[in-house]
Amino acid sequence: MTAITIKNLVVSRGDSKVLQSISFEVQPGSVYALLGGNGAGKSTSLLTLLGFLKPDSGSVTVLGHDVTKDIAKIRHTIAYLPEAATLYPHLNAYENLSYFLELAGNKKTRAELDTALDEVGLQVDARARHMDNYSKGMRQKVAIALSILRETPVLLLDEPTSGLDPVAIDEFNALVRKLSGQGKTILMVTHDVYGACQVADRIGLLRRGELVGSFDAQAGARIDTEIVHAAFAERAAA
Ligand SMILES: Nc1ncnc2c1ncn2[C@@H]1O[C@H](COP(=O)(O)OP(=O)(O)OP(=O)(O)O)[C@@H](O)[C@H]1O
Repeated sequence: MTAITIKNLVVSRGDSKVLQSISFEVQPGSVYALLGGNGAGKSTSLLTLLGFLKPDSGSVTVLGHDVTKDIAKIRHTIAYLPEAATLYPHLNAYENLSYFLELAGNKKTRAELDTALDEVGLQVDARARHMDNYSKGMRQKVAIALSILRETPVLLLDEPTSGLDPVAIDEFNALVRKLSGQGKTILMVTHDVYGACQVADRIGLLRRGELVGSFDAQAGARIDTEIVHAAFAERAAA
């Protein structure tokens, strides 16, 4: 079964059609990067997958669940990392994880929390410190640890590497590849062409709400740089 299937999806916001009949599939355990300039419709796609925006027409299914019908199942299936990970700065990593897990009716032991924090590579001496002095990369690691503990098979990432330094970007990309290797399906939206090429299996190029190209990234296939540049240039001229 396909992990995510988007078929002829049309979504309006206000008076304008923001997604204009887009279709793509994400295979289980793969990383798909939806690439596009500002206003292309990337966040709108994620919000629709999460059931926050209703399609005008078309369909969106995640592991066979229709987002317009099975919203409770969808919320248990997907973990979503917004661009700024929303965790409490006055709590430490353990307290944040416990708080959000308990909200979801899911209690874990300290040892289980440590196993997830080991998995994402958060340094041990930071774990009991309030998160207000964490870097963005560290906050993201805690947010991903939360998704590991929730055992959601699908992870949605909104601009995950913006604001990260090159070392943190490399660490993040390695973590995404590791999670994919463990079977998680990852859909990320980004405007970073080169980052997407490094981490994704497949890249979809979104321009003004239309999917104008798809490429295999890891198979060594050449990205059509002309199409990529045309998409971003058109946005700048719009
Ligand atoms: N709440 C809203 N009401 C009406 N239009 C909106 C709303 N939010 C976004 N839009 C419009 O929808 C279009 C797509 O926005 P979206 O945020 O999905 O793009 P994006 O690709 O994520 O852009 P960015 O990279 O800037 O985050 C834009 O034209 C935007 O102005």
